[in-house]
Amino acid sequence: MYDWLNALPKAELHLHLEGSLEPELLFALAERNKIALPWANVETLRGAYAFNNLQEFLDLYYQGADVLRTEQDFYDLTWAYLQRCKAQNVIHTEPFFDPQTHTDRGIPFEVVLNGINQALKDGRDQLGISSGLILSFLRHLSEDEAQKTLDQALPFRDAFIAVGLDSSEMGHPPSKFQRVFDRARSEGFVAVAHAGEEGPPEYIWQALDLLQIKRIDHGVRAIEDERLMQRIIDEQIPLTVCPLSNTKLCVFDHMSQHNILDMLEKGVKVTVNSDDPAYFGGYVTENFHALHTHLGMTQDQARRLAQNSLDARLV
Ligand SMILES: Nc1ncnc2[nH]cnc12
Ligand SMILES: [Zn+2]
Repeated sequence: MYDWLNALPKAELHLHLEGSLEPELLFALAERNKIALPWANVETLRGAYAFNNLQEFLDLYYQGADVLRTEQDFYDLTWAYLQRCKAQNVIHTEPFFDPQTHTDRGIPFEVVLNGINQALKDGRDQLGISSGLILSFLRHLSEDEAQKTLDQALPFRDAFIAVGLDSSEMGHPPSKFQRVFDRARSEGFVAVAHAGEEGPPEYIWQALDLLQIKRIDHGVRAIEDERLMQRIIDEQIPLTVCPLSNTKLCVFDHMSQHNILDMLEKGVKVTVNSDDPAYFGGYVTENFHALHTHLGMTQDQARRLAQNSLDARLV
């Protein structure tokens, strides 16, 4: 089944480039940039990938991203991810990047963007993988800081297909970012947002009504609200679900409890994605495979999930 799932043509719509930083590359970049790491080796670092919630993961994820310094680093990160796409027949990807994670450390916005963009271009030319980059605001920071990030992005507007919202969800509702999303949309950006990963259905309502998002990232807690479920089904709003992420971050205690196939059968446009594959134990195929192993996902269901990912592309 793994090989069959791997060969299925699919799109990935929820992937943080910084979350695709494998420990081996992290150590190589630390050496190249002469950065001392608090972990003895790759195995020790991998051993630290045990999380009780989103915040515990984010603390390590931001620490790991510190090794990314130069345009070449961002190129290498993105190129390594695209090679994984090629190996798993991901024919289209819409990755996120978090500019504030880097600009707050003094890395110029253009350094980050140029490295990523060159790799995405080479991915199109050399690997035949189409892509569209999503600029994601960090929700644990202020709306003013998001506005400044949007200012920095506007001179490069053709480099992005959308804006998103990620990082610590609880206590940082979508309403906090209504004005910056209004401005981004008026500048022609499509909007997406993480909502209903750890946060309540109310955050999904806000993301839809206040931020006017076209796709919900995660959204698994929508199932707690019948009226919300009906809206998502009626309007066929895609959900970018990340099964291994949800179990690694204890949104579900075990994969056998995941609700993605229930949602699929109820008519929700759910898709399968890897979120932060270096930290959560696998790329898209491993996510599909876990659904087969623990939930009995059939080939027909896998085909529908893959088709949903192709249908839910923004570009
Ligand atoms: N799963 C996730 N949720 C929120 N922010 C993130 N940033 C990277 N991965 C994330
Ligand atoms: Zn995510």
